[in-house]
Amino acid sequence: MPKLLSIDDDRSIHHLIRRALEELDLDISSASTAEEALASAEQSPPDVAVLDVVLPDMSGMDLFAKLKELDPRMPVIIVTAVDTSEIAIEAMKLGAFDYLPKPIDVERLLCMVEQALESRRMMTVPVAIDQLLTPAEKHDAFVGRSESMQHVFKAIGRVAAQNVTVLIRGESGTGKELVARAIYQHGSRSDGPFLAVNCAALSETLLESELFGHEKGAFTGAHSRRIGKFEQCSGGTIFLDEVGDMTPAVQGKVLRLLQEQKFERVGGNETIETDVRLISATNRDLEEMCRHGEFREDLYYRLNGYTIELPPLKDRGEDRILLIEHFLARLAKELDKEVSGIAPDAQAALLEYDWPGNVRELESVLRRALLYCSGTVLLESALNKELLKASTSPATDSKEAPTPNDDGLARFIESRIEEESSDLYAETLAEMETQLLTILLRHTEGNQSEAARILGITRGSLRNKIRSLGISIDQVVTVAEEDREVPDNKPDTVPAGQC
Ligand SMILES: Nc1ncnc2c1ncn2[C@@H]1O[C@H](COP(=O)(O)OP(=O)(O)OP(=O)(O)O)[C@@H](O)[C@H]1O
Repeated sequence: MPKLLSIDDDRSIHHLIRRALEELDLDISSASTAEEALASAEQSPPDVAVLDVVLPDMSGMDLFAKLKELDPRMPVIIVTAVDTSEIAIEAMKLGAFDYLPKPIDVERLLCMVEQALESRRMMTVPVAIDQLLTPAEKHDAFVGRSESMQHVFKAIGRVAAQNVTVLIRGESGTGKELVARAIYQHGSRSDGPFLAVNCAALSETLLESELFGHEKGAFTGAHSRRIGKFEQCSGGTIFLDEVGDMTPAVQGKVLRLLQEQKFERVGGNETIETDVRLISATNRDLEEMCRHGEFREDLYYRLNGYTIELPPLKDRGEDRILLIEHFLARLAKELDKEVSGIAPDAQAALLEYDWPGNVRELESVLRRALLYCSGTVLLESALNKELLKASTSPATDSKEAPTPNDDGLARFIESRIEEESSDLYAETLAEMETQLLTILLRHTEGNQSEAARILGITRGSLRNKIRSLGISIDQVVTVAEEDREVPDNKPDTVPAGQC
């Protein structure tokens, strides 16, 4: 269970934090002084710390520096009263994860802690390239014995220790994020931070501000200075996912950063120096984009110090069987199911399918099939409805999230009757829930708090449902974005995943 250390001399804040984070299944400890905090962190290092900068026995900044000394990869969320926000900005420059003004907004705290834990996971959960290294819960196994995956693993080994840019290519769901984390973890900067930014999830203004920060008043809604990821991550590694989705303006700024390791915050004149290693990923054809003037060629060459290409799942031969075994074992444990094997016809059906959503889709199909599977063997009947759903959802190159439509549910029910289901009640409820949540999360643009409010359930129940039904919020939101006409002057909204 992840550990959180709450550091504040006001005990009511500890209570508030405990209550706010109840649903996260955390081991929370509290400290009222810097001395207590250090003793606790030394004895049992937390995965995330929430630190008030005003403490009785030491300045919060000094404590922040000591915590970072103890563990440079510990995400620290700084809590400040309004008049100490300058301190928080300084802390961000030194690598604090984020900051939160008092009075604490519980929803924002929850969202930040979730993101901090995710960031911590990316930095610390090892990507184990050989699946024999399981038990899986200690690692994120990177499964693959095929020749093409052996090339990938060798490439990771070759490039990790060099300080070059790496461009990871491959269809969505092929494991690009795993490659980025493996490079970071095996690289010379593995003691430094690793921060990931999805370029497709943010509007141009927000992405610019996320990467480079902004000065107060730089644009509507920029109420105070903000430190961007490139500044916050100095000495570390940044993973830019969906790099092909950057607008020309952002491309220009990233190019300059790569050439000079210098940039200015949005709306600022001060030139800031940083030292980051850039790993990027895309599923788009950047060469084609360069030919059409949609992507800067000079940037393309800068990003592409070394290329790692991930093959689509359908071309990975026997790896597909290894992956099926791997996910069955992991998911059975996670979902507390007895399933220990798969029927030959069910395996054949999985091998026949061509997996446009790649490994992520395979995992998601197996998760949903397992949810309603009783017995010790996964049967073809349990898989069929999931494969049917997967193969009839629109070809969005990887988006396994179902796209609800008017007769989708009726078709689903009819197909299950035809398949002679004997569990139709549970299956239909799960299908209805999936459609309901997909529609609603699109409506709220991925905002789970808002979705939970409309549903009249807690955010924790919503999160559990999203997880158990295998819904990918990023994909739900991306599909919605693609479907929408985007006006030129798109207003700044808080995107999915931002607090
Ligand atoms: N070879 C593999 N072995 C085990 N798990 C894998 C493998 N490849 C991918 N996965 C799992 O599949 C899921 C998708 O992987 P990942 O997020 O790395 O893909 P991606 O290419 O970055 O996708 P996207 O382009 O949509 O961001 C993750 O849960 C990841 O752990």
